[in-house]
Amino acid sequence: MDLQVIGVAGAALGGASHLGYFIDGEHHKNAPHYVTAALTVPAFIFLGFVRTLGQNAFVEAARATSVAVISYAGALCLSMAIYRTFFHRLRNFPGPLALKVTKFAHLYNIMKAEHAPRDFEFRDKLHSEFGEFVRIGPNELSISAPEALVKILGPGSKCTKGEYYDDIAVGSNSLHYERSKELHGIRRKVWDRAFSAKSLRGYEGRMLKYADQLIEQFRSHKGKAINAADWFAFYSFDIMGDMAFGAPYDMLLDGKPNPMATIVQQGSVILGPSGPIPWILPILNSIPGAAKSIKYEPESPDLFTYLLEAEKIGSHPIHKDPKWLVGDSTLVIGAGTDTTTITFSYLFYYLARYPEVQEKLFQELKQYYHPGTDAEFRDLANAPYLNGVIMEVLRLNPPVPGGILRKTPSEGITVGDTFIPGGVTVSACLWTISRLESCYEKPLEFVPERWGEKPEMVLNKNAFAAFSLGPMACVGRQFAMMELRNLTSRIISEFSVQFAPGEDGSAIMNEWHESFTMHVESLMLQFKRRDENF
Ligand code: HEM
Repeated sequence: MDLQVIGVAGAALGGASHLGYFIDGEHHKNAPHYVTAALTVPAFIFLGFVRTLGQNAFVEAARATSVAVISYAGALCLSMAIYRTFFHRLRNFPGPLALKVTKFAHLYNIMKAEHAPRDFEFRDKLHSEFGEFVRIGPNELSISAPEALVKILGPGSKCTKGEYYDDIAVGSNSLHYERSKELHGIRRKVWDRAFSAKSLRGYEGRMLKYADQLIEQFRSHKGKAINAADWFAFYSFDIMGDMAFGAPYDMLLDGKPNPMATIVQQGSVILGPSGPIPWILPILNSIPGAAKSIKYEPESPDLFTYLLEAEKIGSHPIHKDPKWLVGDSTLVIGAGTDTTTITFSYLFYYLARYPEVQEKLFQELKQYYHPGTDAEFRDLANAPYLNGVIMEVLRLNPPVPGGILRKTPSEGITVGDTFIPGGVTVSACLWTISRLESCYEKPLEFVPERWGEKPEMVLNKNAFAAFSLGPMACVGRQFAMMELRNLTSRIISEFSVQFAPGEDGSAIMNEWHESFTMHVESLMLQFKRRDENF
């Protein structure tokens, strides 16, 4: 058997499959098939050679198979590398060569980071080396020009969600994962109703209940060191569990994590036993009398109430699809827990680090915080320094710090003077933009006043996008702001906060990792009652 001929044929096939098939379009959904093919096809080729060469020619068949496979794979990779480097529509954008050729180089760079993997930190470095537009993948750009935020995410943007959203969806549906603008818009109306001004008022009782439980725990610890990051996580999970499923996880009462909550957050088990078999819901619904038994009537409306209402009266099929019901209920846990936990953790880190900020906030709250009154939440919405502190935390430590991945429309987009062709994955690196001197005076300093009495310190208002922008921006923004304002006021009015002995905040600043949102490990604080001496 002529191995040279086999080699040439394999290489020709490799080049042809790149140029004829892999060169363009979305292939991420087929990845498992490609892996299966890579594992099985060589076996079939081997058997084919054995058949051709005879039963005793195993060694020769193995050699021929190796030549065929290696020449195919080699030519495929070579063709990709040459095309991506010299001919791709992004060839003129700067960036490290390895990243232009393969995303594995991007992954390798993040994984080898000194601390835990942080994509935005890597990108931040790339922007300081290569400028505002950096090619960070064969078909991907990271952008640090502030105007990219509005262009990519803002109202009227023609960009759509990137392939990434299919990958994280792993077979489920939800508002967050939906890439079709039309379907997203239809479902978003239900969510908008669930977070309207009227609905938000209905959630105040829930927030107060869990704030009470957290305060009670702080009191019982009598000023001893506690891991505040854990307690803020318990608070966030209990509220979101209540919002999604009408029942808290009781983490605040138990003082420990609830394993179910972690699983639900990771999206594995949803809506109790119906999670793995969501098709059971319509079957139950169709059995006379069974629908009554799964009637859902919480004391006050929660997100599930609005989702079920849409299922009952909504005309579009997605409202009836149990996969959406399951996905959206889980989404509220995923979207509303890490984000608020992180923000509370950083907020109290800054208050402990800057006692003068804490004191100024304490003084302001005397004027704006009226617990137990009807206007409790409304008054806090108008407290300038409190809002400034929250904004500044979100500016310096946005919970989603890297890029929100979008795909450019077929006609491309122009950011500043730079044209970006269609079908390219783009993201604006919020971490870098939030620290630009062109956007903020003294960008690395924590200055809450820039959002109130010193507006001249914000040089570009469009640079703030912690909740993202446009029609796919955070639907829970107002809910999150209510939580942040109310619980912070509640704590600061009763307690003074300081670092526990041995804590200097370096863990929260250095030892966290990013997985879409950021995760903080530990923040040891002491909450001491202002009216007592312990
Ligand atoms: C400080 C707190 C929060 C921050 C900084 C934040 C930030 C964000 C960001 C940046 C996005 C856009 C993600 C993307 O496009 O991929 C987003 C989406 C979303 N957030 Fe939040 N979030 C916060 C709290 C919450 C809370 C408390 C809830 C629920 C009560 C929530 C529910 C959602 C949902 C459902 C989406 C998807 C919206 C859509 O695709 O239309 N978030 N959030």
